[in-house]
Parts: sequence; structure tokens; C-alpha cells
Amino acid sequence: MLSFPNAKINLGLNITEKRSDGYHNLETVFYPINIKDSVEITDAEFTSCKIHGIDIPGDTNDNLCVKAYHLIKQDFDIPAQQINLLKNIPIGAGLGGGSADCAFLIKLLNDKFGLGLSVSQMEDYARQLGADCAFFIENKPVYAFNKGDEFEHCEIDLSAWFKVLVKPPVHVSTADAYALVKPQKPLQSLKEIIHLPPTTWKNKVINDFEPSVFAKYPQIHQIKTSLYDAGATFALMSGSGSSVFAIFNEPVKLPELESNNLVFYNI
Ligand SMILES: C[C@](O)(CO)[C@H](O)COP(=O)(O)OP(=O)(O)OC[C@H]1O[C@@H](n2ccc(N)nc2=O)[C@H](O)[C@@H]1O
Ligand SMILES: Nc1ncnc2c1ncn2[C@@H]1O[C@H](COP(=O)(O)OP(=O)(O)OP(=O)(O)O)[C@@H](O)[C@H]1O
Repeated sequence: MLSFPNAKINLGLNITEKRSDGYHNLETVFYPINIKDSVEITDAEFTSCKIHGIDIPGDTNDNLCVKAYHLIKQDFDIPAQQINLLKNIPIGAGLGGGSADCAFLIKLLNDKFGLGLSVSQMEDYARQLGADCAFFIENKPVYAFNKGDEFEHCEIDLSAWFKVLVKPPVHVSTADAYALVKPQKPLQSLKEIIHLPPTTWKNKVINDFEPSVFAKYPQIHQIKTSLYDAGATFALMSGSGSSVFAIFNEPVKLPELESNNLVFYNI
């Protein structure tokens, strides 16, 4: 059985406070985009994971897909699975690729073995694997709060815009990025601002990771500047970086950004 986990971008990200468990409370809007991995499960003698495409650093047994399998296996008598992962979503890019893979694996196991898990039960499993993971169960635009794992429906549709994503050859560690931010309550909640027209978002819809990540990696800041210079209506770094997305009111081609970065058009 096969599925195609997709990446996300964060339309705004306010880091509001540090929690006693070491995590941070935040508010963001998660928006699914059209950059996808592929994950397949087949019955096997023992459970293992084969990775194709982009190399994932570290031990394959630590892959979030393997962790998702063992989490479900604790509660259900499911047979061993061979997991084939084709990795296309850039890593360390703020795109939630690993989170998407494990959430989609939970959905695959639920479907393949008729486990009868509800959306909220699958979200509870996903939450145990990472703060971003639960979003990918429903995989619809949401306003997210707490650790980024509690959701409210968000009526937002960017399908009329031409969306571009630029990924520089820089890997930002999520934990390191959080360590550099000083949490603060925003003057106005993202929940309200996000419903204003995108033409008003510039400098209003912000990402609290940008100042410290831009200071450490000026080339990421330069990408954002170049996207605005190219006529973007709105541009922002996604999550803890390193990728930057932009929305344009018509199709564009950005050859000067292509020379040093991966550029994804029409995401
Ligand atoms: C940056 C975002 O992508 C924004 O959507 C997410 O907050 C990151 O979510 P994620 O990658 O699923 O994060 P996890 O794998 O759960 O945590 C990685 C590390 O990020 C930090 N972390 C993550 C989420 C959060 N709300 N507060 C944090 O402080 C913690 O140091 C944690 O050890
Ligand atoms: N299936 C997987 N795909 C990608 N990375 C994985 C996976 N499983 C485990 N990882 C580990 O998770 C780390 C971060 O991966 P990922 O691409 O999800 O994060 P990210 O780009 O920082 O996105 P975000 O911070 O938005 O979750 C990688 O360095 C890798 O070691």
C-alpha cells in the first residue's frame, strides 16, 4: 500500500512562551503544499526501512516511519512491514517532511489493517512522535496553537496565487533555532491577521525565527529580499528554516535564485 506525504509551510509563526517541559507554545497557520515523498508498506519477515532519494542523516532505525510503526504495534497485533521511503522533501528546511512521513504511515497502517482509528486517535499517536506530526493526519489548513499540535479550522485558500519555495543549501536544526528565540506575546494574534487579504500581510504576518536565523545565515535573508524584488506579494521563511516561500499574483521564473538553491514552482 502506497501514499504520498506532502510538506507544509507556516503562514506566520509566533513563539509566545517557553513551557515547563522545555518546549514552546506558539501560534501558526499550517498550509499543505505540493512537494511530496512516497511511502509504501509491504508485508515482510521483519520490520525495516529502505530509503531512496535524498539521504537522511542518522540510523535508519531512528527514522520517524519506523518509530510510527512501533508505536502502533504496541497497541495492535500487526505483522512486520517493509517500509520503502522515497525522500523528495528537503530536510532541515522547515517543511515538516519527517513529520508528514510518520503521520501518513499511521494512516497507512490504519487503512491496511482496518484498525478503526478515528482522526483524533491518530492525532494522539502522531503527537507522540513530534509537535508537527498531528497536523498531517487531516492535512488541511489549520490555525495551530500550544506546541503546534492543537488545531482550529482555518478558512484559507491560496490556490489562486502562484506559490514558489526556495531551499538554500543550508540545514537548520529545529532545536537550535528554538534555543535562539526569546518568546513574546504578539500585539495582534495571527488568528485575526491571517484573515486579512494577503496583499496586507507583508511585515504583519511574521515568523519569530527569522531574526536569529537570518543573523546566522544571511543568505536566507537575501532569498527573501530577492523574492520581494522579483515582485512577490508576500514572502516568509517557513518554520525554523531554511526554506523561504513566496506568493505571486502571476507565474514567475527565478533563474538567478536557481543557480545556488533548489527552487520549487507552483507548490
Ligand atoms: C518549527 C516547526 O516546524 C513549526 O511548525 C515546529 O514547531 C517543529 O516541530 P517538530 O519538528 O515536529 O518538532 P519536534 O520534533 O517535536 O521537536 C524538535 C525540537 O524543537 C523544539 N520545539 C519543538 C516544538 C515546539 N513547540 N517547541 C519546541 O521547543 C524542542 O527543542 C524539540 O526538542
Ligand atoms: N522520514 C524522515 N524524513 C526526514 N527526516 C527524518 C525522517 N525521520 C527522521 N528524520 C530526522 O528528522 C530531522 C528533521 O527532519 P525534517 O525534514 O522533518 O525537519 P525540518 O525540515 O526541520 O522540518 P520541521 O522543523 O518543520 O519539522 C532530520 O535531520 C532527520 O534526522
